[in-house]
Amino acid sequence: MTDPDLIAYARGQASAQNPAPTGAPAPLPDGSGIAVAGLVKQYRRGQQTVTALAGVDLALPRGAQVAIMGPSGSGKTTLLHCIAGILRPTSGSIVIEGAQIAGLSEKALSALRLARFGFVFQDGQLLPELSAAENVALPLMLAGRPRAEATGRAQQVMAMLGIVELGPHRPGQLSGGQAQRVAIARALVARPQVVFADEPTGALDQTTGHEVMSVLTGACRATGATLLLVTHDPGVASWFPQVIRVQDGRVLAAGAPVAPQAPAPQRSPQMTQQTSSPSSGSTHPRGAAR
Ligand SMILES: Nc1ncnc2c1ncn2[C@@H]1O[C@H](COP(=O)(O)OP(=O)(O)OP(=O)(O)O)[C@@H](O)[C@H]1O
Repeated sequence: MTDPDLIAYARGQASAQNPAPTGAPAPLPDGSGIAVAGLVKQYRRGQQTVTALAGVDLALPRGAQVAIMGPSGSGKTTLLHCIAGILRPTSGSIVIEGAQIAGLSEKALSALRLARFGFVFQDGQLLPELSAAENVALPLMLAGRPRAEATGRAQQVMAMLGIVELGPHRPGQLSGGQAQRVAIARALVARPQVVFADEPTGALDQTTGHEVMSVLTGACRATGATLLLVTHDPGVASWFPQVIRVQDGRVLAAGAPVAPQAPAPQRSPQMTQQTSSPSSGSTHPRGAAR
């Protein structure tokens, strides 16, 4: 596959595709962090209008690590995709690190996603024709960076995550957990301000999912990237100091730490006390390996 083919293929892959007070900490006064106001997203389904987001307000400081939870169909993925610029909101404002996302052209959104956001999905979505190292380098190559710089940076991130030896392998030769580590490296390669993850451990067994969460949260903490993650799994949410609960397109509660007395496994993780070695990942907030 030639570079232009690769880029066209990757772009095709990428495009295939009231507000209650939240109590969340406000973004910093300099405009850093994420600020969402009055976010509404409606879909057309035949003659019907489906309101997936009915007015969401959120304020998250830079470097926050937040899990988005809620029942099936409540609007979690729609919220994540709107903030990530994958979906266009019907109305409302989304400001990320000072940039208003909502009104940008497709071209500008695409450039923003490549340069400032990282993505980790349930199945990794690695390109099967490319090696693991080429997959990691891809966002930088799509952004027009020289090949040597892209591959050098890919090596650097893979070394940070302890997966250099996976570099020559194709995705089909990797285990699910290895593939997700490669996907995490790809998400981090462009030094993103925000990493978006949608059920990144959904296809993994519990032990592997634990390892992947350790790597993901540790690496984002080490690089200072804000991490927004959608999950149904309370065990995954227990890695996060903040949980946003979505129901019927509204945020019920956001930004506040999960109450320490809440039943396991959603107890308050003391993230500030964790180690954050990105290669070994971070230790689980509740200590014991699970
Ligand atoms: N492309 C679409 N066209 C029409 N309706 C949609 C579309 N995508 C989502 N919806 C609807 O919007 C609502 C929210 O969907 P969304 O996928 O955001 O929920 P979710 O909480 O992520 O669900 P799940 O946990 O099952 O993935 C649902 O009613 C869903 O049916």
